[in-house]
Amino acid sequence: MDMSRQRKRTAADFVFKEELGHGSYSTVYKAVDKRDPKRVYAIKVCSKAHIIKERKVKYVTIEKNTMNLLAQGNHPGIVKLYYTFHDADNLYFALDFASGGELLALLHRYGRFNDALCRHFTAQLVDTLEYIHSRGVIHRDLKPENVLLDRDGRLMITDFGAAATTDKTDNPIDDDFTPASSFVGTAEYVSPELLLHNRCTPSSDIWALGCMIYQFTVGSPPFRGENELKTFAKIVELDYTWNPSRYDMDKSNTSINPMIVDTVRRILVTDDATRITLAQLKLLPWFQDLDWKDKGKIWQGVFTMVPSLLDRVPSPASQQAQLRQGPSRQLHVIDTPVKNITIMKQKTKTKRLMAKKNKKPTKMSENTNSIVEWRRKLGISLSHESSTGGNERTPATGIMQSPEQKNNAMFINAAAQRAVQMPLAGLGVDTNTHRMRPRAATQPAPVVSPPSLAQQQPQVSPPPPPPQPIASAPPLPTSQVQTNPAPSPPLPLKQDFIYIYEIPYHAVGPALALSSYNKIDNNLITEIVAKHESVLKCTGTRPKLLTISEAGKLAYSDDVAGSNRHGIVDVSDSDLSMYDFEFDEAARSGFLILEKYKEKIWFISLAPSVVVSQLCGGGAMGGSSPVINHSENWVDCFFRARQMLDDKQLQSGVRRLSVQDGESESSEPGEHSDENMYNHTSTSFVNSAPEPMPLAVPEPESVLPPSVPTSVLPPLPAAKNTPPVKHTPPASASPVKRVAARTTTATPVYGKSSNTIASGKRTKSSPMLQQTAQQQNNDATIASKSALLHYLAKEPVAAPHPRRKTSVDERRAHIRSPKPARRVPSSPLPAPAAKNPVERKYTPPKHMIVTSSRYEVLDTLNSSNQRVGSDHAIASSGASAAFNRQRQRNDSREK
Ligand SMILES: Nc1ncnc2c1ncn2[C@@H]1O[C@H](COP(=O)(O)OP(=O)(O)OP(=O)(O)O)[C@@H](O)[C@H]1O
Repeated sequence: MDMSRQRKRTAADFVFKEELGHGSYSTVYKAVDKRDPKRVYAIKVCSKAHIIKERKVKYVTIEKNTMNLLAQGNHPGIVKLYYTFHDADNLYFALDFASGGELLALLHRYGRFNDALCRHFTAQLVDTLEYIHSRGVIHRDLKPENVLLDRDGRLMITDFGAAATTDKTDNPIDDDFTPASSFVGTAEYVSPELLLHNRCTPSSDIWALGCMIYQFTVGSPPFRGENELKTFAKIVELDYTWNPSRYDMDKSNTSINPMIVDTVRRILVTDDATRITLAQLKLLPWFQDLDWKDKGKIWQGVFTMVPSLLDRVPSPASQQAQLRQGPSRQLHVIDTPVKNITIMKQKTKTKRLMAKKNKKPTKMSENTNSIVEWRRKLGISLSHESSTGGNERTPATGIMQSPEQKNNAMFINAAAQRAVQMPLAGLGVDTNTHRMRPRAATQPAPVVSPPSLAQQQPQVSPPPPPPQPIASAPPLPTSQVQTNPAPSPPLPLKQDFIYIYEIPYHAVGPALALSSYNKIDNNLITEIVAKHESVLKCTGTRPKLLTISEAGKLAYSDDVAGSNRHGIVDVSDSDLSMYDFEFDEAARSGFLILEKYKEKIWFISLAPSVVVSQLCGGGAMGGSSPVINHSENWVDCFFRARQMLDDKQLQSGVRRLSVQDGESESSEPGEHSDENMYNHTSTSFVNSAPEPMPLAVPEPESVLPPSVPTSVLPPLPAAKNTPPVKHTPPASASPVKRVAARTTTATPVYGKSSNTIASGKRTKSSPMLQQTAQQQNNDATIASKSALLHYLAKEPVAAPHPRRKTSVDERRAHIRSPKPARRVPSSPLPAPAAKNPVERKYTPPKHMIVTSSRYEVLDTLNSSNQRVGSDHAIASSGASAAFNRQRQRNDSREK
């Protein structure tokens, strides 16, 4: 046995050539197999750091698993996955090279397809969909962009990143999958059942097929509004027209085959239960001449077709000639060494104009917000317990809560309940003298955390080590985070004396009632302060020692020695919002507000320096100060902690993420009827697939790649603004010599598939090897899935709203009041109450940050109420992003 053939494939085995395109998380390169230059692949390169940062792990995993599953049938209509491998930086998927380019490009070139071409492509799509569905897979994002063409012009469906299985109980694609749990797809092709019932079935793919048939005939999809919401409205209202003026490109042919109209009409049925099935579709008059069993005919490539078919293309003769030549991509010189290729090709003016005209539909995977908003506007119930994949919507907002979030909320709720039930105490040691008067039952008293209640408070964080003074606090190098995973207790990042005042939401009456949650703004803060002024004013309170640790825990201790610690909140909690209201650390004045979504608000103010020095120097601490890291603001420190956690997670995710070397499983000829069917057809599609290499047994260390140095990680911008990442080919891929490369033909000549008997011998690895590889493959998948889950757990269900275009700075500018910032006196208390507290407005915050979850709530509520006013809280897209911006600002200030 040739041992070299068993070695796992690596990027070094391929010569990476030009870029074929790039998607949201990958760049695809043409690549030639060094062992056999006749084998040409399209290799999809996904940067590990990027897919983790952009939370695409799930889609990559689903895509790989689905393609593995579908490759087994060797169906010509599927882009086949041959190998997956990885190195420290990237994942690699070696795929069928679709040299004919995208179907959408062909459609744009010709404006629309004639009846014969339309029918031919439809037949190939029907055949492929039948196969996909027979394997229990729903594509969920079918559209012309996701259909490629091989060298002969046969369709190949690709992009299975949104796929789902019809069988929830035995899901080889995605453990986490719930058929109706997620919004995926592209607005123009999304089905009414997904919009109306959050349900996706195989019939949803048929809906998309109907949209495509219409598009083949007319040139543009049937449902396209000015924005996604209008597109959705058109879809559920079945608002489309066959008006010829929309598609009559050259005025030469305005008639549409009524059989196409009839076919589309039977597909575009709102109720998926009565929508036509694929089996019924095949019996329609439009296909009456077609023998569905004649796979050879169905799978004839359009570039090799009989002239009669091409003659009927409704385009000028020159274009017909062009079509006969095949796609222009085939005419390009393709053997250019990679170093000579300009990777980011600038679009020419004409191309830009064309691109504008042929607007590509936007993918809306993850972009659920428009659907949520659309449903809300239409008054469609949001609370489908069964359709939210176990997620529940919070009653006030309709925003989904994952079970984990719900559990957290319940835990915090319980803590809040306990806190409310505690006897009310005053601030600090002198609880008797400062005990607040009991409140009416309808307006329970705010809870102040006195030392006497210390033991009753839920302990969130373990006691930290003795504080280690930090002279100055430059951001810790990330390497320290990743190279020091030892279980030593996290270091405190900052520690200082504060006064803390804690208000559970439901404890303060109408102003903070959950029903008026959307009113959180300066007025509300003013109101709270006015209401609790007496407590906030209390100067007899003994300060607490507040600590934020590297692990992101915010905790205070009642005694200045730092023992007896009470957890407040975790800064990585996506439900935590931080408001910096007039908080001037240098002057030790004002107060910082933290809010746990719908649970509590904490007012934190700094103890005056004189108090601190008394505490530290005046004997309480025996002269040694537990105060550390004077030079960094609390707010900055929060963000730094959060950033460190993000970085840590990213690092661990990158370390854990891998795809196993190996290739798609291949089945024995005859095992699967489809395969037999296709292998014995007269067409050459079986030969169009390169021969897979035998399954390699992955080396143990390949399961987990070595840790990735921080330098490979991209900067951490807000997801929304992240430009598509460019994945450069691996350095190991040496450029091919021009002379040598010329020996490769422009259109690849493929070997036979391993499933076909070419020379009487079958190249196949032993079942044992396959099993081992498969097992390790599964392990790797599980590892990457747990990484995925880890990240997705924190992902807000609703994605950034499409209308959110302004930067956080712009938004801050927008909310900034014309009034000059009011400085709070240097005491832990706000200024004495004015006679009319309502008039005493606080200036908008300097560093007000609202986490993305809060943003979604506010954004949804504000937009639905049409009340986007200057005094509404404006959010950033996340604390990390805010931190980065803040850091950039600091950097530029320093410069
Ligand atoms: N097998 C292939 N053969 C030839 N070209 C390909 C192949 N796969 C992808 N491409 C090209 O590379 C581009 C990027 O493909 P990729 O699958 O990464 O992203 P996408 O599906 O377009 O985007 P996204 O994954 O964000 O939906 C495609 O638009 C296509 O032009």
